[in-house]
Amino acid sequence: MGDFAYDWIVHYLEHHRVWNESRSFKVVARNAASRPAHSVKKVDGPTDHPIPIYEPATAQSSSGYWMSIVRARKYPSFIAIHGLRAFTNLFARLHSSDKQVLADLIECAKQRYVEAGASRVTVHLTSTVHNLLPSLGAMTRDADAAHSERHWAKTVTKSRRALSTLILPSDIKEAILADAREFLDNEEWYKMTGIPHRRGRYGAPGTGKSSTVHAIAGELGLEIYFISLANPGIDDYTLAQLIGDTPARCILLIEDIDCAFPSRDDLDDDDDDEHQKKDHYRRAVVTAPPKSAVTLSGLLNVLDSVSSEEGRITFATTNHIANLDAALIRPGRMDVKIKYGLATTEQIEQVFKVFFPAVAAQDTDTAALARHAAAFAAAIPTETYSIAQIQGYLLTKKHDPAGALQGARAWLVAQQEERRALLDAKQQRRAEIARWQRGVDEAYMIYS
Ligand SMILES: Nc1ncnc2c1ncn2[C@@H]1O[C@H](COP(=O)(O)OP(=O)(O)OP(=O)(O)O)[C@@H](O)[C@H]1O
Repeated sequence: MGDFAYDWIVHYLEHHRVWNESRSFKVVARNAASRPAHSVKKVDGPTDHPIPIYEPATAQSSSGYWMSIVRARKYPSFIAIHGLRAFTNLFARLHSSDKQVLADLIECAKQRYVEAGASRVTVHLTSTVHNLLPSLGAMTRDADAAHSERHWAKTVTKSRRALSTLILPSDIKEAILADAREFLDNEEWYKMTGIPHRRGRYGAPGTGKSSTVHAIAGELGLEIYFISLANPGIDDYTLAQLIGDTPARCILLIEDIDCAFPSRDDLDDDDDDEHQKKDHYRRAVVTAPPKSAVTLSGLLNVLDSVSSEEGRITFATTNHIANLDAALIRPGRMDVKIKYGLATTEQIEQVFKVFFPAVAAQDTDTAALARHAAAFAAAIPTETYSIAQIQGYLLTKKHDPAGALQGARAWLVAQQEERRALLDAKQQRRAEIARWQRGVDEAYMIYS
């Protein structure tokens, strides 16, 4: 884990169906890792998928040499308890004394891995397993094991998303891509000047911030290393370590950076009065701890440490730019900040058209579809709903553009009711905080 050649070699071996050709193998249940070893026999329910562990398996290297592959547990099986994954090492023994054979194999495995992912985008996620391993390190006297929970653990691949499918003002879309390309084309210059490429995206949820990063990754053929500061397993130390473990030429996506700061959710939408806002913020700072174990100084250190030297692009996203400390978003630290707004009338019309392409192809009267799209866009108030919300509604009317238009009014009413209920809940929470604050003030007066 955290070793990129591992993924390349595993992909190479899978491609060669190494595991299928082995004659001797053991079978364990996938969730055996989360149970004491003796309970493996009592496998219950269809969710227990067996994972074969084959040994020894053999494969041919790219230059025709034989190699044997052995998979071995890193720790004894009794340690595989309560959510700990069964850490395994993969040993590939190449039957040649020529080191070049090994270098060729790794190069070939890398190329195949990259080619296989050409139509996909790979996203690397972090593992949050962390409590038991420090003691495990002590048990095994393995200093490394004490920190071995902090790694890039899983990868998921997603189909590439074309930038054209993003519904954003076209100048913004083009500017975003040109900006990323410019960085990669001028790597040398960035290296010489030491200027890093860090970009911030902010705006309401569901407006396309993450989707843009995915589209750019596909367009530039880069893998994404994704960290959410809302993840409770991430603190300053793990953040620094994870970022230190990212490879050259990748996209580092740090989501929810506002989580490193006290929450100001309560005053986002409906506090017009600046004084009132400040007062609520003061109270929110007192009452609401940050949602993340990452501190501002930890985050700044980490951002400053991501240099431009190796073609890394850093994107940070937040739903609450007002919560961020000015130090974090000052020029030089976050050079370009792009706002993602709620859907405009033009965007709503575009979503509608994108949503019913099959109908458009069959429809003899495509003009009718265009009219539906325009009428739908006119019926939805501009800059009030996110594209994700509108897509959510259109999903309920798949293949039925006329129905989508007819149902728009009822959907709006339902949305407004939902909004009102949320507002009520917010106000109730504020009243509770205010009551609590009054209690604290009174107690302070009595005892001081
Ligand atoms: N501008 C857009 N163009 C196309 N699709 C969009 C757009 N905005 C949102 N979507 C769709 O809405 C869903 C959520 O989008 P996405 O995750 O990019 O939003 P986000 O702004 O990153 O949200 P969050 O702040 O909650 O992470 C996705 O399915 C995406 O396809």
